[in-house]
Amino acid sequence: MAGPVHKSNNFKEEMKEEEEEKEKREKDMALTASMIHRSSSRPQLDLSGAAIQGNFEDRDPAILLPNQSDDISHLALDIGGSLIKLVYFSRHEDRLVDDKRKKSLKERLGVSNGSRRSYPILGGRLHFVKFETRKINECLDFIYSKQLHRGGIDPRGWNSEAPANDDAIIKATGGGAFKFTDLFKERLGVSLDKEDEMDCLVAGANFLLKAIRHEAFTHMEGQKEFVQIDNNDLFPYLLVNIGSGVSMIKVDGDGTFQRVSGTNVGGGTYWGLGRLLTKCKSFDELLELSQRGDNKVIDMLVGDIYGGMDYSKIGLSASTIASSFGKAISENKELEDYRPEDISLSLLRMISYNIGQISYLNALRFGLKRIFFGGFFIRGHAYTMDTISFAVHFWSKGAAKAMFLRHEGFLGALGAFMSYEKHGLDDLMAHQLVERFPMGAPYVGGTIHGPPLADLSEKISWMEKFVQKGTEIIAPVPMAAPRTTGLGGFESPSSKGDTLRSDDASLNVGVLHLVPTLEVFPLLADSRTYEPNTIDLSDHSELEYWFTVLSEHLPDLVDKAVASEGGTDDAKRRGDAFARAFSAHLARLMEEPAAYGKLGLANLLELREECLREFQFVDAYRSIKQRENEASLAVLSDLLIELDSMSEESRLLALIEGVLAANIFDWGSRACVDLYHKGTIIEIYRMSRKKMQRPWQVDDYDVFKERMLGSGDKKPCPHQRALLFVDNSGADVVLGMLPLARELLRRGTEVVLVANSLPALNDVTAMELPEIVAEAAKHCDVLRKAAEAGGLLVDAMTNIQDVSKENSSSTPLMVVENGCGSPCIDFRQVSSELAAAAKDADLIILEGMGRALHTNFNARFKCDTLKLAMVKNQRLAEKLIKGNIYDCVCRYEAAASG
Ligand SMILES: Nc1ncnc2c1ncn2[C@@H]1O[C@H](COP(=O)(O)OP(=O)(O)O)[C@@H](O)[C@H]1O
Ligand SMILES: CC(C)(COP(=O)(O)O)[C@@H](O)C(=O)NCCC(=O)O
Ligand SMILES: [Mn+2]
Repeated sequence: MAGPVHKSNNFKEEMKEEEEEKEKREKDMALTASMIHRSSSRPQLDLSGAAIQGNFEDRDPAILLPNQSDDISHLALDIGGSLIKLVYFSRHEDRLVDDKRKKSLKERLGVSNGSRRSYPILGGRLHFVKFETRKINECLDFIYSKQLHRGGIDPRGWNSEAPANDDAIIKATGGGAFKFTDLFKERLGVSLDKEDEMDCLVAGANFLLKAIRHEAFTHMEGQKEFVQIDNNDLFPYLLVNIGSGVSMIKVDGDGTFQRVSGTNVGGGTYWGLGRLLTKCKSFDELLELSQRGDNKVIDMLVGDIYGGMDYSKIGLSASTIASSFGKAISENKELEDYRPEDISLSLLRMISYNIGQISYLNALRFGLKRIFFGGFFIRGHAYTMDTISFAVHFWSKGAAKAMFLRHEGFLGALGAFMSYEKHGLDDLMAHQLVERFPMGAPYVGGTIHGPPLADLSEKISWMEKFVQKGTEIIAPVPMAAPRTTGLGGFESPSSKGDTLRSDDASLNVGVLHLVPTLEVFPLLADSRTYEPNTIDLSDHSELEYWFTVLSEHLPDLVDKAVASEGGTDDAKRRGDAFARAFSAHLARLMEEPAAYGKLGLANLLELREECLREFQFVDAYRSIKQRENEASLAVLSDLLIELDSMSEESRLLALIEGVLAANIFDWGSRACVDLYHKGTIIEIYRMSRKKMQRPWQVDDYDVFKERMLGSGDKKPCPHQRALLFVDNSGADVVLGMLPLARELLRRGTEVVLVANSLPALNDVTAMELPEIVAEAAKHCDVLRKAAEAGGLLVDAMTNIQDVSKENSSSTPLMVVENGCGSPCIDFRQVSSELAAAAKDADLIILEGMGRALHTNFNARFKCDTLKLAMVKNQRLAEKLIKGNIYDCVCRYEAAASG
């Protein structure tokens, strides 16, 4: 384990003296880290019980959700002709650490908990699961094993901590709510409270379209494109739900709709007729057959009738289907003479096209331009969506647009769920929802059969059996560009793959984390047009490049993660499972980049951190961070003395150089990690400082300097409050950002250090910062007074209120968490304490590649903004700033006017 180690004697002595102290601290940190894990602003999946059962050799293994992870659950059902859909909410008790930093912050900043309503909304998770209706017993077993039926409506409302309710009532919609009333009473002792199916479909669709970013997408000729719907411009639209049968509903508003049409030729027709004609055992098998089919064998084409010619006068090409299944009349063939593959494709095309056409006619009837398609017939299947889109596009001559929904089949169940009163979900906003994709079929909205997984260990066993180690993607997988057929033609399917992805993986629906405390960062210049990601991953070569970078980083990351958990056999097993899981995600996304919604680099980097946490790696870089913090703190006073000997002008430059130079300590960059093998942290820091000559590749320093120091006799007034978004531990924060913070404090600017809520790589967290600041304060009066005034030196305080009064004259230094557990930041979803701190801020400093380049490089804010980063990746340097690795960015943008 080579890494930057400080070699001075002083440091060694201190190490010895503090050995015991350190051990204690390490234990404390481990403890608090695990507490953060439970109480984070973006809650994690609790893996306390995950298990498999059934035949391990099955392609779709029998798995159930863990049964003991939920404290309080609420369930709603949609029992349809073909499938039972479950939406359930699990709430996890807030196990908040008694965090003094938070308490003092609340007083200082007046942080609210996002309580815009009269009743508080609960944080928790929404899960999406389905079963086949003919296997209703499996569904009942599932509900029982998770005790979901015990959390129904309580007369005292949702927030009541009432004990399990024996007379629970569960909201249910769909015909099965009537048909199976007695069965639910008998088996679970619960009553089903019936909700109207159309009401539910509309409520579900409206909720999804308003609250979930990138819920809707178009799918044309194999290309999926997410559509951002403006909440104020949603209605009217046509909702087409393709379940067993098809409903067409004109939606004019919340609860305002009319079922205008429908067709009995729907999903049940495809599955039923398909089963009879092909002898398929499952819907997926039937769909998979279609992918290898050729419909020309069965369908009668225009060319068949016109002797191979187009009927161009009315715009029909020879390859257009004139009559579905029409060839079967003229030939002397029996059913056995046709390939099941061809039958399945003809049937799928016939039904999809027909639904598309009827939908268009209804849209035309009411002058509707947008048609949203839902229902499980669609099943995320590219060819089905392309066919429907083609029909709508063709008949409307491009005037109407077919759109699909990621939660396609769950509209009714979600609507039934929304019909519970006082759950507070109806006005949830996109920024309060975070979708996560934990590994394992039961977690991704899959079909479930079999009893529950018992614990993490069983989940790992399942992973070992079923999730191939992703070694094959260590080398980049070449991705074929999707084939197009040309619009007029559509002769052959453009989106047929060889195999259909397993049901669970293809659903593309994650667990929705409801985090009521998240807010949109109030200083975004325009939150509606804000796009966090800088690099567009829809460019295939970019996608391939970043996938390779992440794959290649994996072995080193696993080493660090395993070591951070003591290198035990258990840690190794978890490390291996993490590698499998993350590789599987990468492989899946490589195959279908939009599988989990719109994909940006920030999502990939966050997914990696989430995946580590899923396998209970709380903080993989813990010891590296500690070592680098200590090494840097040991030389801080020398640096401060050096800085204090300079003129104001040279000092400001030295400080900015210092931030850029120290940003070299990034364990997420391949090049930097190689570098660390070559020297100690201080040697690398010095080397980096020496090379820090202006002009930088992006260099707005002069404008920034003028704002800070003025020109000539003009002395500008200092900023009132600066938000410093810190990045890495060690030299980066201690020798880079803290000295800059100190300078601002000296000038009378309040400083808020904004750090991660959860660990990500070697980034410093909000939990860790107070201790680092306290250590730094030992070397510096300015920092000490400011930290005291900001309530940071909590250990020294007995009564926070007294201290804040006492220090009201000093300029405070504070620490707030950003609400993230990733090296990047999405300003649409930040912690409420950051949002509160932003209110009086007039300067933002974003530091590091993740926060200032991969995300937010192009973001504009309402206040002055300084973006500082060293580019530690050659390709990014070339692409973004036309420079080279280790070049620097100092981008300054004055407050966006208006
Ligand atoms: N695993 C599956 N088993 C059965 N049908 C499926 C499956 N996946 C998708 N389908 C399709 O979805 C249709 C049911 O869609 P859904 O929206 O659940 O409607 P319903 O409420 O009528 O059951 C089926 O008729 C079939 O076409
Ligand atoms: C993960 C990171 C964004 C962290 O950078 P930071 O924000 O610490 O400057 C960065 O290390 C990165 O983009 N790494 C991958 C590229 C590489 O290894 O070259
Ligand atoms: Mn970082």
